[in-house]
Amino acid sequence: MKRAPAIDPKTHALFLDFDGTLVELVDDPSAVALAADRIERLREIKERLSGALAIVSGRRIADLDRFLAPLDFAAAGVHGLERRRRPGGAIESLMTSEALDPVRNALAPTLEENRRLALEDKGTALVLHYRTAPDLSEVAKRVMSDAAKGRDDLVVMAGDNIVEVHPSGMDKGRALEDFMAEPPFAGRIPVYLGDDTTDEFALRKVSESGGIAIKVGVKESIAPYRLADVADVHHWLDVCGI
Ligand SMILES: O=P(O)(O)OC[C@H]1O[C@H](O[C@H]2O[C@H](CO)[C@@H](O)[C@H](O)[C@H]2O)[C@H](O)[C@@H](O)[C@@H]1O
Repeated sequence: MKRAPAIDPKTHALFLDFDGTLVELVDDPSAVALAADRIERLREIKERLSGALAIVSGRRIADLDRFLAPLDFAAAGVHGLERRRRPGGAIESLMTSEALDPVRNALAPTLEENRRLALEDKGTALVLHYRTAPDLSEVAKRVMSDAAKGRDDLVVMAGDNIVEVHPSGMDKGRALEDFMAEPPFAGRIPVYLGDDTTDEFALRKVSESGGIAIKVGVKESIAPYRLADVADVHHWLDVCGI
């Protein structure tokens, strides 16, 4: 596995996952934070790339905006179910939240019985968190899979100490392809950094298209390049050539 190389502000586009890549993983999803100088560095990188910087996350774009304020950036939220095509653009949502009402109802009794499982309702996606209750991981996975049974329009995905359900048809790889079809990304070479299983969709697309796929952490990956952890990502952002 090779260390992430330097990149070129004139020819590359940069795609960054959020949790586990830009910010450390913590027990409470609302408690993540990025220092002001790091946000300023992202702004500088975005300017040098003529806007070709996007955050590609399982989070809602509104949440990313809160954590990264005052940065103005292109983004894919909820694995691409939300998208802001360019900095300053409108947020487009591919789905409404009502499709998940039967799943919300089906999860309710298990949440009542297991108070250590936490539900994150992202509107177009539902997440069960078990980071602080690892003994309930199988309960979380089973109840989510049962709640979505028979629903071909939904997909259940595992993440880092979470299990998530959302409408099918979108993932981070497709979100990346959509970005690469339009300015300011089109014609550039994609560079993607991500730590989780859900990032593998994008890391694969980037590798296949001749871009630079960089895995953060030690988990198995198809990416040929590595950075050790969140601190290493920020060090690389400082020395990446931009
Ligand atoms: O695609 P990402 O930007 O990596 O977002 C993936 C999920 O991130 C959040 O959950 C993860 O971070 C939490 C805070 O550190 C942590 O408690 C949890 O265990 C992690 O899985 C977020 O809450 C999810 O909605 C995102 O899908």
